[in-house]
Amino acid sequence: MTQTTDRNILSLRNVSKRFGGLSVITDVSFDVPAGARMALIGPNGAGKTTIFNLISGFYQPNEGEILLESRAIQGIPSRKRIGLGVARSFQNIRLMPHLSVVENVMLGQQARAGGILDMLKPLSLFGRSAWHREAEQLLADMDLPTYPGEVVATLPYGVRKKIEVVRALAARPKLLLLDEPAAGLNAAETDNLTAFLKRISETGVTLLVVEHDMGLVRRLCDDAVVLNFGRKIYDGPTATVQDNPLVLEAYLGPRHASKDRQGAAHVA
Ligand SMILES: Nc1ncnc2c1ncn2[C@@H]1O[C@H](COP(=O)(O)OP(=O)(O)OP(=O)(O)O)[C@@H](O)[C@H]1O
Repeated sequence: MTQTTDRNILSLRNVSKRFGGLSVITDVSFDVPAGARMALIGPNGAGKTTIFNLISGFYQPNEGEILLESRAIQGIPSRKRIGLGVARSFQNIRLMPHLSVVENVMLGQQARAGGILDMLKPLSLFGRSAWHREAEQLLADMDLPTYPGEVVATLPYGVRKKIEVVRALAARPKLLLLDEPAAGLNAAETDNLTAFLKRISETGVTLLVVEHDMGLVRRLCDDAVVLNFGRKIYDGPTATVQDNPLVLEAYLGPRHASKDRQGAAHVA
């Protein structure tokens, strides 16, 4: 069994989750070292989003522990976990389409502010709150123009995906959970997003990424945890994940896994 150390920002210990009689996650343990870029992958329905929901507090585990920097957090409500340093972007963009880019990023600051009114209080002579200026700065740091006055709904999909990540960053997370960040992006947009996520990682934020695009996973993540039917079947370097027989079997089925090495490309 893997050991929890201070160097792990997140550890799952023997976590299980059931919905009624259905076991969706069974006895899953893994560690995410601080500063890592780790992938959480597996076929459809393997339990990846459920693990994200358990880490971010939308679901409570039936068994096991979730440790953030060695502290058990499984009883802590979701909104408080943001304050502890866990932020998340979603599979489907959840920006407010009729608000501006800056306003959307400011929504991500809420967990740190006293409330929405506190954030709207103008603190400078120019009538902009410190929160507003910070959101603009964060966008500038991430090379995203602020498009003054332009609402999010009018922007290209690839830009909106990035804005959603920046909104999660506005909570100043230590750990950022990214659920299929490349879904719906073309190859050029995916490359651009990969570079963008590397830059975020270089600022010290730990990334845990659910992603079906194995090109992105290989370029971004050093290590991967693989789930199948709610159980962990692999925990190791991304470079060797597609050589693992259990992973091949999970993606290709038992007959193909043994004889069809070509099939490894489908894991990709
Ligand atoms: N609230 C729920 N109630 C009942 N079953 C659920 C619930 N949430 C998830 N499940 C089931 O748990 C299993 C795992 O779902 P989950 O969404 O975590 O998989 P996933 O690996 O993220 O899949 P995908 O790659 O398709 O997004 C699925 O069989 C799903 O139907």
